[in-house]
Amino acid sequence: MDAEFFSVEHTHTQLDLAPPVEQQPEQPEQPGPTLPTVTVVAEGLSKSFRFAGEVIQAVDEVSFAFTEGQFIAILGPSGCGKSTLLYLLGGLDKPTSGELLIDGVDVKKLSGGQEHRFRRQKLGFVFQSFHLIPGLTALENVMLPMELKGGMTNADLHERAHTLLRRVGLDENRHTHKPGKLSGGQQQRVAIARALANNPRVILADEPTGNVDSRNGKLIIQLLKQLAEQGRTVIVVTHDRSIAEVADVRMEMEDGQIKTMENYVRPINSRSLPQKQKKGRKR
Ligand SMILES: Nc1ncnc2c1ncn2[C@@H]1O[C@H](COP(=O)(O)OP(=O)(O)OP(=O)(O)O)[C@@H](O)[C@H]1O
Repeated sequence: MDAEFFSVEHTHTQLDLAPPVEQQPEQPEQPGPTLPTVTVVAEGLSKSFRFAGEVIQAVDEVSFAFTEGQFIAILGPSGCGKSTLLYLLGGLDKPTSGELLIDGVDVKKLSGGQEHRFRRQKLGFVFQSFHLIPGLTALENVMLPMELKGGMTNADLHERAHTLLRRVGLDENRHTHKPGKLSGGQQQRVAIARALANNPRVILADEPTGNVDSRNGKLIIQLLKQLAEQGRTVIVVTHDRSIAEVADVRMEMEDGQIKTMENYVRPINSRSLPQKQKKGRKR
């Protein structure tokens, strides 16, 4: 693992820097501790589907704010709206109403092309069924988001993709294998490396341990936890209790709404977004 993964800022202690007491100048007021940056804010976020003449309220006015360094597990029974919520956060689906800020930016205000670029840069997605491109090698799958973003030489793309694959623990001799020649656990590690390609602030994962054995599941949970500890916001939809156990915040959903938010405190530096007045709701 390299410095970017485990970077620790060096700070001088009082002992390092303090001059002898008699010469000590008047101390300027010390700034307070820096608050973690708020990365994801949802306000009254909702999504409904029309299906067979009925309106299904899949996500119903959910609000929260998460910061860098947080690992959030979204839990709840099948059909309660977990995946729909994750897709709204990731821009894979559009909300019916409500507001969403990613890294301080109101994504609704971006044009189509800007939004694509923004999300490619800020978000990394990990899916239960990996969604790797079968015709590309592990290395090429990881290179792809960087190629789409542009601005890197071919040699740099190769080097970074190799580095990311090493970080997620994929053996060097597997880097040139196509997904069909890799186990589920190996494919999920490639998918995590790909999600990290553009160094996103937020990782969104939908049942990331759903298609891997328990040993690989543990490795993947460790990896995601580490990514949060290194400053990313990691939001995971899961039925896996072992993910819930290591999460900082456990959000339990029911019928599209947040039922409980265990261990959640709204960050004091989170900007509240104005919510549009609603004209009455159907459920
Ligand atoms: N494209 C769609 N069209 C119609 N209804 C949908 C669509 N997508 C989701 N739904 C409905 O929205 C509700 C929430 O679905 P969602 O997939 O978000 O639940 P979930 O909690 O992720 O479930 P699971 O744990 O089984 O994956 C369900 O009633 C589902 O049938």
